[in-house]
Amino acid sequence: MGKYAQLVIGPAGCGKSTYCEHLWNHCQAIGRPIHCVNLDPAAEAFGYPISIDIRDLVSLEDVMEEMGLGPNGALLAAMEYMEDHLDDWLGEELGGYGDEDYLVLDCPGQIELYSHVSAFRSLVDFLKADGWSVCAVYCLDCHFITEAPKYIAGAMQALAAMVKLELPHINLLTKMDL
Ligand SMILES: Nc1nc2c(ncn2[C@@H]2O[C@H](COP(=O)(O)OP(=O)(O)OP(=O)(O)O)[C@@H](O)[C@H]2O)c(=O)[nH]1
Repeated sequence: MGKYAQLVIGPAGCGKSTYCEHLWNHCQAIGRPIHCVNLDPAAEAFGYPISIDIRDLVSLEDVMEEMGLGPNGALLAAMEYMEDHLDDWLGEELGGYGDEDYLVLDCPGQIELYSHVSAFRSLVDFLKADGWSVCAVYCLDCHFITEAPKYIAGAMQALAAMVKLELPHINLLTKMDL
């Protein structure tokens, strides 16, 4: 089989966690082992069980307090902290996982993380070196296809992530029911 992982990325509120929840329910229904990883230190509640949680490593509140930063600066600092602890935190957390395990990584909604900050590229390189086959699922709210300028903006942000992460990449339009 092998070890497979999806990196679920995209702008804030586009439906990443909802997608992860549906995927988790689907895998439960078909009896496939699935493990959800929360990589958002500001996340609060989830509709699925979390196997690995970045909040055990770093919390947004602590970073804001200790470094005197606002929420966005603190999120970027927290991601840099994660980048510095991939080996000793994620490496250790992933120690028990192996063949037939499927990871779904639910990521924060700050799109600069996927276009010009190095943390997620380092994360991807770390997972690949650890034997995981990784793909990116870029969630984009379907309001991005309602007008040409928005469509170009959405396509460009997805393309920036594709170029930065260099992963097999799937763009997923969410909220199609709306
Ligand atoms: N109607 C509808 N609402 C959706 C769909 N997907 C997500 N939502 C709603 O959109 C809101 C944001 O969804 P989340 O899954 O929390 O989005 P997210 O990308 O994880 O958000 P952040 O982690 O804050 O970036 C929630 O209120 C969801 O219920 C969908 O397919 N249809």
